[in-house]
Amino acid sequence: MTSIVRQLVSKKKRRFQENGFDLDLSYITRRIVVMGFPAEGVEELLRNPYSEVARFLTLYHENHFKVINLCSERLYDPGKFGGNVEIIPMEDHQIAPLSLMFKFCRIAEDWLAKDENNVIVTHCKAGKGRSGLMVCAYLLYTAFSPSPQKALQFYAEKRTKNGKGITVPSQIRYLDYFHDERQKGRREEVEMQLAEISLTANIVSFKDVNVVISSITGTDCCNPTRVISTQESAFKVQKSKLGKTLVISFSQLWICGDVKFEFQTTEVSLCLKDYQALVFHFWLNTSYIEGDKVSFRNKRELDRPSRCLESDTQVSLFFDERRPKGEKQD
Ligand SMILES: O=P(O)(O)O[C@@H]1[C@@H](OP(=O)(O)O)[C@H](OP(=O)(O)O)[C@H](O)[C@H](OP(=O)(O)O)[C@H]1OP(=O)(O)O
Repeated sequence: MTSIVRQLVSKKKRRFQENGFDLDLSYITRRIVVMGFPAEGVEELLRNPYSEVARFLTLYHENHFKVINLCSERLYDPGKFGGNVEIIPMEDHQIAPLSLMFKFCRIAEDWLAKDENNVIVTHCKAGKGRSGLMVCAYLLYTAFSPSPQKALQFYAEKRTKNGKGITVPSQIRYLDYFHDERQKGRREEVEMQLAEISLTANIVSFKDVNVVISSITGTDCCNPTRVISTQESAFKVQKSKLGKTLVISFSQLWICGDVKFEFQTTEVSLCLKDYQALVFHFWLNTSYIEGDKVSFRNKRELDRPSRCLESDTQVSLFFDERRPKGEKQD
């Protein structure tokens, strides 16, 4: 019965079912393994039991594995896997700054270079999105895959039965950014002045939509620093609605680097308290914005869109100016 529950939780991800094992775990290459979270206690009923993961690693890769935990929300004592555990915290359904993607690749490269029998074992919670982003970056870093598209396809085939590996658009966008930097070198940091956000969506007709913009300072991608909330900074923004279209105008709002845009509506909870419900979000890095407009043409281009959104939802960001980061303005 437990095995059936675990297989349901692992959904369309390929499982390792050999030699008495039944783990949410896949070999992406002979030396790169991706798996679901090594759980203990009650969660063992749903996910990989830590004891089974440890038994697998000892049987197949004793003294030759390095575990990389990408979960910011679930940490465990590295001593459980003999101490050979690296932690690169990422938030569920989110991106990692390019610096962390390169950090993952260097850790993997160093470990695999030490001994031809060494393997990297990467996990997050499900072992699909965050793990996929880092592993696909490594496939590009080593030129195993010639392009982001090929890396995505290879990973999806090895990790899933339905060919849906990385599905969060911003994670795919950051893989393109990573490939660009790997091929052409780091881009100059750019500050951009955000003038307007236009949202055309069914919810605009009957809900007040707010936007929270935050950006990553340093490499802590799990706690981006808030730049502005249109709900709390009403004096700094102007909102106008016409039918299904909401236009938010900003004055003197400069953004830089890895920037997260969260679109929210105010909802009322069962205990009659207001809360901000996330409708969708997306990430951009200003160094990779070409021109003065960024558009999302439909719901599929947004991250974790709410079911309440119609498919023809559109978002556009309009920028006034750009400048190298730190350039003084007279
Ligand atoms: O794509 P989905 O819908 O399977 O989302 C996955 C989640 O399934 P859910 O639908 O929320 O039950 C999944 O949650 P569960 O394992 O199902 O609890 C994870 O959050 C997974 O992210 P990651 O692989 O740990 O980085 C999520 O993967 P990403 O969507 O972040 O790629």
